[in-house]
Amino acid sequence: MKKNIRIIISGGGTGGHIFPAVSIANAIKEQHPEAEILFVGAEGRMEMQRVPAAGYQIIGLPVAGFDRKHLLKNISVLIKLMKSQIKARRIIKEFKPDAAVGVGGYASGPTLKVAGSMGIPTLIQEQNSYAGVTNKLLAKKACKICVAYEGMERFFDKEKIILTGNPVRQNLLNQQMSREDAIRSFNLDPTKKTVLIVGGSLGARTINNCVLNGLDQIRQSGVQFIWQTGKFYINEAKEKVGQAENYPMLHTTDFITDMAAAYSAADLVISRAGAGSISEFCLLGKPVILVPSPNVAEDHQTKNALALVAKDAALYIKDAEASEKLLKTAIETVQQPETLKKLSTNIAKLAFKDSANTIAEEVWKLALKYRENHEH
Ligand SMILES: CC(=O)N[C@H]1[C@@H](OP(=O)(O)OP(=O)(O)OC[C@H]2O[C@@H](n3ccc(=O)[nH]c3=O)[C@H](O)[C@@H]2O)O[C@H](CO)[C@@H](O)[C@@H]1O
Repeated sequence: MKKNIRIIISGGGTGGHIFPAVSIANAIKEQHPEAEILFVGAEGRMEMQRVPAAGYQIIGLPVAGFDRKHLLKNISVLIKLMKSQIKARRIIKEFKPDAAVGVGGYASGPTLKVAGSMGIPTLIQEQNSYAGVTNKLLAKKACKICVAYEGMERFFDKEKIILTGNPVRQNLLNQQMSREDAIRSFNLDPTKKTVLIVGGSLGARTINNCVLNGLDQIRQSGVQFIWQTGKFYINEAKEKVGQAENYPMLHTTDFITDMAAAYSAADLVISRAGAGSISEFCLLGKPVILVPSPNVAEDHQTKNALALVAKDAALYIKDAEASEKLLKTAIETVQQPETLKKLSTNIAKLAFKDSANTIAEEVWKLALKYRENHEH
């Protein structure tokens, strides 16, 4: 009997890598329900929780990132990398994938390297306008490289590049809940203007400090807020905000599982400029104030943000100026319907539709070709 096609998807570390991976898996399953998919992540990282929650099996590698400040610590990182390669080889031998997909993040390094060396076709997906280190290393062996920005030939072989945009979780696009119901699901008032504050999948200190230092401003604004702090900042936030009754206009949480509801509720979003978040704002036409993180490789979030600002599709506040300007700008903007409409129309024009399906089709082509040439 012929065995089903099997695909490994590897990577993670942050939501920006995990959610595109889940969305590619969903698209493969939708197109080919018989496909078997296995995720390979990094032990202890966010994917070990989020991927099973999305309904997929995941195996963790003992991989860690290089410490650029304390070089001696990297000896243990190297040992972990070797162990991860051995484990990845075992996983691949047992699962026998027909193709492997890498979405960036620690685990995709050893997994795709081993897959490539065993002759299994690989596809990588680069979310940002600046290529990550892992993806640059994996690019040489990769068959296809799916990107979300133009000009990526400066990192990758032009022949391999496909401009697909970033895949977005399907449930965000098929959201049925009304704005009113969505706002009620956060225990807020549907008659009030609502601002969603997100700091990427892990939260953002600068944005959180703006909220903590602006609690009086928030109380007096007449506007309400859904605030995602990230898991590292939630205790401090809860302590300062106290009981929910103290600030009925502020819904505070460490992580929002139902982002579809959060986007439906929001008249305006305040956010870091991670590539995945930006793709969501484009697809949903969300007016947004971007505060790029200055702590990422090559300042790529500023580049992500400026690409939108150049098209009048987002407002932009520098991290260093956020404490002074952010809340004031948000409270003013959310009460200006014309500005919101203009931002929404302009950002929607930048959306890439169908990214996950396009990538899934490419993965499938690679897998079928491999299967034709190899009987398991
Ligand atoms: C600090 C850091 O290294 N950030 C990088 C990371 O961002 P990060 O992991 O923050 O990723 P993105 O902004 O790209 O995406 C965040 C994702 O998390 C989801 N979400 C967010 C908050 C929440 O409470 N619930 C939830 O589900 C969003 O809907 C989105 O799908 O990967 C991105 C994509 O490679 C990069 O562009 C970012 O620079």
